[in-house]
Amino acid sequence: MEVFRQLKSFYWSERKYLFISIFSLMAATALGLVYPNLLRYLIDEVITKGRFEAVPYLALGVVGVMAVKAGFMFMHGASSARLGNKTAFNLRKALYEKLQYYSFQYYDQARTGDLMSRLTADLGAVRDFVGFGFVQLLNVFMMVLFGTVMMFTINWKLTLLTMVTMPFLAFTAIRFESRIHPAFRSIRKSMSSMTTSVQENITGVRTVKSFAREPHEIEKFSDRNEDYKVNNVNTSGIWAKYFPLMELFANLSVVILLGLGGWMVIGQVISLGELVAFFSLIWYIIGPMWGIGFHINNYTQSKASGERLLELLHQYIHVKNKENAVQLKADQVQGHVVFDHVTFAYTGKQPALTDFTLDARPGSVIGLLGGTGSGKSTVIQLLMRAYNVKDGRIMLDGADIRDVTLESLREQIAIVFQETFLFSSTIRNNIAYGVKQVSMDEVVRAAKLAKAHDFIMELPLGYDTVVGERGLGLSGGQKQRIAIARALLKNPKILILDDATSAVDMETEHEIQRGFREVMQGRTTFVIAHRISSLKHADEILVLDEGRVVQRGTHQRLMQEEGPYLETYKIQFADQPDASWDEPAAPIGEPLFADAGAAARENDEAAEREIAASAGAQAKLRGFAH
Ligand SMILES: Nc1ncnc2c1ncn2[C@@H]1O[C@H](COP(=O)(O)OP(=O)(O)OP(=O)(O)O)[C@@H](O)[C@H]1O
Repeated sequence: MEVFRQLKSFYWSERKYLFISIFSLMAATALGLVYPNLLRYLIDEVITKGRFEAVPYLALGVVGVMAVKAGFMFMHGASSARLGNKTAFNLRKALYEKLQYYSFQYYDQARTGDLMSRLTADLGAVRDFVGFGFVQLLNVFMMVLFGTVMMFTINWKLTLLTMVTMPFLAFTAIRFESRIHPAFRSIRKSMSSMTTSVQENITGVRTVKSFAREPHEIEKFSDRNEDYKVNNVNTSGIWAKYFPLMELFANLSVVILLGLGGWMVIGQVISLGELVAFFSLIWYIIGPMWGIGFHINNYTQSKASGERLLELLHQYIHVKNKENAVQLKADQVQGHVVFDHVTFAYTGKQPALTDFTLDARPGSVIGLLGGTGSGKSTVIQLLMRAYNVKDGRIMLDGADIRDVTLESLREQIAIVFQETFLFSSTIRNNIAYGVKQVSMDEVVRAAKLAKAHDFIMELPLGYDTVVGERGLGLSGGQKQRIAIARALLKNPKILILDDATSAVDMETEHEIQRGFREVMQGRTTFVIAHRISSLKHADEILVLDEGRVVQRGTHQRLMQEEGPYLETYKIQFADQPDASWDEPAAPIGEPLFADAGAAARENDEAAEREIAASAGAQAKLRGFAH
């Protein structure tokens, strides 16, 4: 019951339904006792004494009692359903809210299928027990109690003798409970592993099909399906072993009653009517005793489910607001970002970032370059406080970001991720996602800046087109442009572009960059890119390798020193058969962040020519520089 004590806050507010349900079920149960008494009266007072004229009145009495009992059963059903569903509603709400605030650290490990199974099957089991199971379990005890008391009033000796097998029955039921509980826990686990498999398969259906891995997926699912089956069969085995035993003990008491009771009637110790009433009462007790297995099963299942829900509810949230956290005021934020000797490692891993230091003045553009896994995205994750920094600190306008409320910090930041996530909603809603009140004009303006407007207008329903789950139905570049529009619309103090234009073609990238330039003036911008052309006008470019800054400076400076930046430049440059790979030969637009990088740009051409000459690729360079 400890589990349900911990879940009390979810159902206690609805206790009036609980009490109505208990009261009405008890009343109905008590009315059930009228029937054996009527039988006794019918035999001893009416039939034996030949007063047959009373039979119709007795029959009417039974109908009346049954009608009232039906009324109480209706009240029990209705209030239990309300109680169960209100509890489920409260729990679902709390769990969903909790899911919103779990830290990235939690989601790094979480399995969607498992979460879904907790939110559906486990929640359903708790709902059924709180709504019906509990009251019915209580009713079982009441029926046994009422029935026994009534039997005692008829003949205490016969009652004691009839009840002699009941302790064995109770003992078997308790043994049964202790075996069946772990079995149900295993069933729940294998169920969630099976749903995880289904969910992953549906999400990754394209990958599965493109690698023709359907047979492998079927086999993987079969294993889990098998595991689920085995767990269910084992549970049925426990059930099959204990249930007949319980039935045997229950039936033994009937045999004892008939034998001893019959003998007592012959010896005129009790009347025939009393034996018939006794017989009816013993079934009144045995009925719920048989059901006790079901109720215990129901209880243990919901207890296992309740534990799994509590595990979610008690999950530690790593990143949360401190007490007295400062609320950033949007109109006062400058966007001055400082990383002060930050070292960070993901749980159980080598540091992803080591002694990282950076001073990004308001309105400046910072470029991050580095190979896969070098720590670029980690810099961004830490800035948005997806994870807490323990070694070193990150400051925004002089305040440690751990002292600032998460909401106000993230309101100042807009990120365009490498992978675009779109919700199954209209394009308009997807663009307006990060902003509360927004007009259609603003949405269209952002879409135009992100070069998304034209292709959106070509869709049959334009901005009202509903995109499929995860944006299916749109190309990678189109999705990225919608994500860019979403970020632009937010108009943040800090803009982060995490390989944001990797999926669009060069020309579109260039146009989008012009859009950024227009919108992002005065905003601090972080650009992660693999193409040097996307970063070259940044105020400072940091080159990362295995979490360490190995080079830093402007494009112009970095081009003049030996190192990975120059190497990358050469590789990117040498790989291109056509000079137009990077930016159009004829400058169709200004470079990105022209204002911020204006000083650096002046000498670009000369530096690039020098390098290209040394690489023996002058012809290609003509298109690269502008
Ligand atoms: N959520 C995570 N949990 C554990 N380790 C992670 C996580 N995210 C990144 N890492 C690890 O941290 C290191 C740096 O990763 P990061 O994503 O910052 O690299 P990156 O430079 O952005 O790479 P890419 O260009 O491929 O996106 C890698 O070794 C990576 O495996």
